Amino acid sequence: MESIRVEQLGKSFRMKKKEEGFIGSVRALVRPQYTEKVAVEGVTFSAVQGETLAFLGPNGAGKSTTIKMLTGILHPSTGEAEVLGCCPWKERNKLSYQIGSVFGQKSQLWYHLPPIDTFELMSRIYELRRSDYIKRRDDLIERFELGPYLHTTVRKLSLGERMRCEIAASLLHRPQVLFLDEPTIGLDVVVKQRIRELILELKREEGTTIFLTSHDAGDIERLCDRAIVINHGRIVFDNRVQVMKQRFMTHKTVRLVLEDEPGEMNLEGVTVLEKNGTGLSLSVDTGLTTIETALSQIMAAHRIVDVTVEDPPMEDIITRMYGDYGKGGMELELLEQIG
Ligand SMILES: Nc1ncnc2c1ncn2[C@@H]1O[C@H](COP(=O)(O)OP(=O)(O)OP(=O)(O)O)[C@@H](O)[C@H]1O
Repeated sequence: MESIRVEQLGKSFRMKKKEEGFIGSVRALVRPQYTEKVAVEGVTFSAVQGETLAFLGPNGAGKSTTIKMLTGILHPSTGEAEVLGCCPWKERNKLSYQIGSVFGQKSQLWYHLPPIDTFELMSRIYELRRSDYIKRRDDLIERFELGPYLHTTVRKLSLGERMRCEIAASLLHRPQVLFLDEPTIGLDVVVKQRIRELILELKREEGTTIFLTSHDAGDIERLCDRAIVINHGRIVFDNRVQVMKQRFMTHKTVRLVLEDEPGEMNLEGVTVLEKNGTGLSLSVDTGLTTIETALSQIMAAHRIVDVTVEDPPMEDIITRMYGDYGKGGMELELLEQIG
């Protein structure tokens, strides 16, 4: 069953042209001139219930504008969309009972109240049956381990604690579709990992459709089935994450601290990015070797004091996609569509 269907969706913003100087300002007041900014252009895709879709793209690509249209916050300039059978901008109220949203950069929790009060308010907004609400709330408190700070005002919570509360709050009414806009932004590795586990648990147990935007390659790799990449408002890639990984997420950065200073390093698939005393940054091409092989080859010659393995930033992956398909290639082929 399709839970999201989008056809030729577009959004242009009309902006007043600002002219320089006093006379320019007066002229702009009397006879304003406008320019048009195309944020999203002819976007078409659909998602089936239970799918986890990564919606990716560089800054300013049109991701948030698309999410705002799909959650009914913005009216499109062209095209159509249906989320759970509702037109988001015409049936926003009805839809809000069935979807949840988390904006990493914008809190939906009341800043000066403890999370428990926000939960209470949301239960009223969503008109939840008291017993259902209590059961669901307690389950989320346990899963998200919110107990210790449930009664602390939101402004005193760390980013990771707040984000766990944000996601729990968005799930109180058991939404069928969850929009997550940068849910792990600014979080440390451990908290990111915990949040990903919780999202995966939810997806497994409740079959929620997840529509996620992130600049973190780890989020996409670990959470999503499929990736749609948008640039300059247009879709340039739509395929399984596995395909995207094989073609474009082929490098990982390995940072090492060794016991002694390393000499020349000549390992297949390994490029030295930086060498600084006993510190070493390597780029490992996972198409040519595995992290495990590279590390065991290094361990054969050195003692490793510390090691971290990082994904390249999403921007690098997207740049690589453009590199492979040719610059200005906004019309990238849609690779084997998901059946
Ligand atoms: N209200 C607005 N008025 C004018 N232009 C806007 C408005 N909102 C967005 N835009 C423009 O539309 C384009 C797409 O913006 P959008 O916020 O959707 O990008 P994004 O992909 O979410 O970027 P980011 O990753 O930086 O959040 C940008 O060029 C932005 O400046």
